[in-house]
Amino acid sequence: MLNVSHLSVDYGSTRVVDDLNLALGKDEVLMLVGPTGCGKTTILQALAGLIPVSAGEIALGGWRSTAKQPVPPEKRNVGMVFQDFALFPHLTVQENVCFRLKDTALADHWLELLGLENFRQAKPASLSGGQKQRVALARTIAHQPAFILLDEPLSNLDAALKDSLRWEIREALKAAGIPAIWVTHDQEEALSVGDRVGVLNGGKLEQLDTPETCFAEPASRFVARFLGEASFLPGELQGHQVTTALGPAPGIPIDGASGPVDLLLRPDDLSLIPSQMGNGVVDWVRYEGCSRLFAVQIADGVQLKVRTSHEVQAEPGARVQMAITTTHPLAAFSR
Ligand SMILES: Nc1ncnc2c1ncn2[C@@H]1O[C@H](COP(=O)(O)OP(=O)(O)OP(=O)(O)O)[C@@H](O)[C@H]1O
Repeated sequence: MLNVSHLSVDYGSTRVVDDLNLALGKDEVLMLVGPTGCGKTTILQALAGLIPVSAGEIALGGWRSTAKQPVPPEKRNVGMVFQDFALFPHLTVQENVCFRLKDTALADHWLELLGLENFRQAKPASLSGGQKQRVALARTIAHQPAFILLDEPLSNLDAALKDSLRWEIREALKAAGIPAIWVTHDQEEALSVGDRVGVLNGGKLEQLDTPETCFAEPASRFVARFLGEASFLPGELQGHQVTTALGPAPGIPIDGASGPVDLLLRPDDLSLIPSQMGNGVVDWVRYEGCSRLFAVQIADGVQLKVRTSHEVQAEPGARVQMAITTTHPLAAFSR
């Protein structure tokens, strides 16, 4: 199991990764997300041994790497998958996957499993982006690394391909039984593909938990906002019940919150019905195809975002009736 404890990385006098702690499960897919510049790539480079660390340790099976006694990349048995595929352009698909491979039967296995059977003799230039990334993945997995680091493997691909390839990658990692840390910009990808999600902010891990917990019980308002549309409704928390302008709702106190709180509402926690006697006024509306996203002002200038079926219609300025419809407890943050 890969164990990272108290890992810090500095560039000059700037701390870019600050006291990172994590343990990667046996065949776990851990997604790392965070805003640009928060240190995601730096963490992968440090784990791979490509940059020096300032403090802490990284350990796996037989090796333990520290700032004073670093273990070189070639001794870490790490596989890497990059956004630009990093294939040898002069080699065929088969030669790319078999490069420095002792057991080519494994290459055959992964070429077949990732649907590359018919492209064995093709050069990378003749492949689509998705095929190139499959080749890169087949090559990495066929070398049987102890763990795999993926740095935004889908960011050079179009939206439709991203959606299917993310599942193929996850399934291949699971079939190989190799744990992975996967950096992405895409919150939806992190939530849907990860066994756990780590949310970084300014070099610090703000939360590391299951996708469900990170989304429904975020450790901070930053995590709440980063993982999706988030509205905050003032209320009063007593026990596990919050009294709000939209009536009572079940609440979960975050970080010991009690008394005056802001309740986290996701767009699907609310309903909206056009009504001249309604308790809110539409600020704006965005058509999304299957759905519409409304921003609605309720009492005291609070704005809430609610997603409805595309069939619901209300123009900016129209009155609407808003209600909390969720039955699961909502995260309550101290005000
Ligand atoms: N070689 C370097 N020298 C100095 N500073 C660097 C270097 N590489 C990265 N940084 C800085 O370290 C911080 C973290 O960078 P990093 O590339 O890890 O962020 P990231 O989360 O991967 O960003 P992005 O999502 O934009 O790829 C940034 O402020 C960046 O400017």
